[in-house]
Amino acid sequence: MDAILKCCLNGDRSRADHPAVPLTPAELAQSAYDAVVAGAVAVHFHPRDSEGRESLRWADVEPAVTAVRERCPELPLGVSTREEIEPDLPTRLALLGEWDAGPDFASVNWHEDGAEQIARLLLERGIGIEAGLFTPDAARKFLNWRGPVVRLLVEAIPGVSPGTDGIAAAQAVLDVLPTGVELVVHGEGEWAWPVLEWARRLGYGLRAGFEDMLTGPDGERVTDNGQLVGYVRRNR
Ligand SMILES: C[C@H](N)CC(=O)CC(=O)O
Repeated sequence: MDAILKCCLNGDRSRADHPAVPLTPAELAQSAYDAVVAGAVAVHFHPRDSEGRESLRWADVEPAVTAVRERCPELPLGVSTREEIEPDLPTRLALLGEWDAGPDFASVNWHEDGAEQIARLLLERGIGIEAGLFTPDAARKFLNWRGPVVRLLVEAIPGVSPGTDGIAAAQAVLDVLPTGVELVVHGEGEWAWPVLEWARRLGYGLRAGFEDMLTGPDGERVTDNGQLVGYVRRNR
């Protein structure tokens, strides 16, 4: 089986970062479609409220999930639950508890307080788990988890993941993990393309999109998420 290629459509980015960052349900649906045409087989995105802010409210998540599903009916789709969206854990749990017919999977960042509680709640609601592992400590903590996961995300995030470069940061997380689990390995910002190229050579699942990078591999301007996925696809 080919390693997965995902598109991370928007993350916490704004239009100030790039004018084509998709925010509304319609934009997310179009961007997901562009990514699929370019070769992505799954998407991850951060639903927004009417002001363009990241949101966990079902009233904001549902229209985004529905719009992407309608445009790309077979496409596995996931959303973020990161704690910066709603830092108060009880409130975050209450919001996630309202998710009904939710996304296929959601990312849970394992270094965040309450990660296991959030993962259990999502599983109860029929939503799969992508475990986001930014640090070796988070990976060690994850090894205590006994529940199912869709896949692990090894995420090299500058300023969060320890290491002088993205490859070293990702390798330090990989060193903690057992073999034989489905992995997507990716970086963010200046680490994104070096980590992707390295992960591609090693045969890991990959992810590209505006959440992780705003330009092509040589710093070239891009028009949309499809173009970012296309760079990865052509080099496989
Ligand atoms: C927002 C950051 N790009 C990483 C993050 O927090 C992962 C997620 O949940 O999507």
